[in-house]
Amino acid sequence: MYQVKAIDEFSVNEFAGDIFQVKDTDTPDAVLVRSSKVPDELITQHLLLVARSGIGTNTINIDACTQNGTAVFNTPGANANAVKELVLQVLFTTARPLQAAINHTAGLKGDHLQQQAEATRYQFIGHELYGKTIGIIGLGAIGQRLADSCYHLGMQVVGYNRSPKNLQFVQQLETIEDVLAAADFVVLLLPLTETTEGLMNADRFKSMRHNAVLLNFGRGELVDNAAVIDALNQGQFQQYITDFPTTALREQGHVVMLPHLGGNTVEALSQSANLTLQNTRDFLETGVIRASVNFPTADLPFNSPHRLTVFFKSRSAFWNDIATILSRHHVPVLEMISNMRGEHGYMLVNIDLLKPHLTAEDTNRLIQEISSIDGAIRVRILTNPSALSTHLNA
Ligand SMILES: NC(=O)C1=CN([C@@H]2O[C@H](COP(=O)(O)OP(=O)(O)OC[C@H]3O[C@@H](n4cnc5c(N)ncnc54)[C@H](O)[C@@H]3O)[C@@H](O)[C@H]2O)C=CC1
Ligand SMILES: O=C(O)C(=O)COP(=O)(O)O
Repeated sequence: MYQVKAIDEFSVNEFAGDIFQVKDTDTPDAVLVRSSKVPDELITQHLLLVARSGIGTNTINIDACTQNGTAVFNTPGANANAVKELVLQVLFTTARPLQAAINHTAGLKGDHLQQQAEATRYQFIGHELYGKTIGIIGLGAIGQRLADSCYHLGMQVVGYNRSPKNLQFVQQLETIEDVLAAADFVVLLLPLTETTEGLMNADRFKSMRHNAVLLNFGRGELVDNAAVIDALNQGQFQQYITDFPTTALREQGHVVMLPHLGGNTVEALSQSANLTLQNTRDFLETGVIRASVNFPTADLPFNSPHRLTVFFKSRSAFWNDIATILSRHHVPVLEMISNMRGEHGYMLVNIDLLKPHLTAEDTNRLIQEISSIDGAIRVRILTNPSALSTHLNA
């Protein structure tokens, strides 16, 4: 039974069945996590996978995982609608001072509330989003959904993505500066990477419109916080709204902070958690990879009694070396698939260890031999969990 460590809260017991149990161990086979940091110490030879419930993987040492042969998963799109709706909510409340108006109305005293309210409502005149320009930086799952919604609200939608996309409702501009110069609202929806860290800096703030509002739902580190405070103090733009609070930003004028709320809906949390558990279960049981951050995709029906899985650093004749070892042990190869991602590869090989009747000891020797091939990083042999295997074994 696999040992799974849940760094953040997950309710997994029902789903886990008999293949894994949640345990607070220092040497887990799998780690489940939301936004918390995955300590490097957990990346041991035991660690087969890290499953991120959510999108951002900046708190996981992906390079160390890859070198260790640890697959990293996230849940693309699972919380995109939740973030989109929150950005829309913030846009609406930015345009019209709803909370202040509600508080004011609740505080009115005496009779004739409607007359009192109407006599004072001039304090809460807002703006309309219709006709305003929104600039979306990062046109992925969230950015695209937001673009569609804003277009249908009658906004002008401009955007920027590292690699331009084929999108109907966004005018994609050449540079980030072009977006900043055009937009009343600038929304950051980028991952945190070496390239995007500090992307919004003093120079870029100079390109923004004086009345503009910057909304950051990507990651706090996309924005240089010292520069944002200076820029707001100098009136270079109007307001900074961020989902990533920091002490430096607290009590600064024109800054609104949310407690990392983007994906925090019942629906998004449950979709993300389900996908995380599905990825975990599938990989542990069958070795398949449908969407990983660092492994290539590899899916193959598990219709053999056993399966060899190998994650490796690519080199010529790698498969020949494996085939030679399997043949020496008289293990028949029934079907296989191998895919590449950058300089790494991953293969699923359906085999039958019953035909040569390998003992557990033989199987371990087989794993060791394949593991010692130049380039091999992680080798596993799985037993088919399905009824078909029982049938095949009979
Ligand atoms: N506030 C919150 O609770 C949440 C925040 N997020 C953040 O939002 C980010 C985006 O989420 P999704 O849209 O679901 O991810 P996604 O992976 O679908 O989209 C990211 C987009 O950014 C683009 N991109 C990457 N680097 C870029 C660069 N240097 N310049 C321009 N474009 C670049 C990619 O090409 C892609 O289109 C996540 O990585 C995460 O950091 C995601 C979900 C919830
Ligand atoms: O999916 C993401 O990248 C998010 O930022 C959401 O993170 P969370 O799982 O809400 O801590």
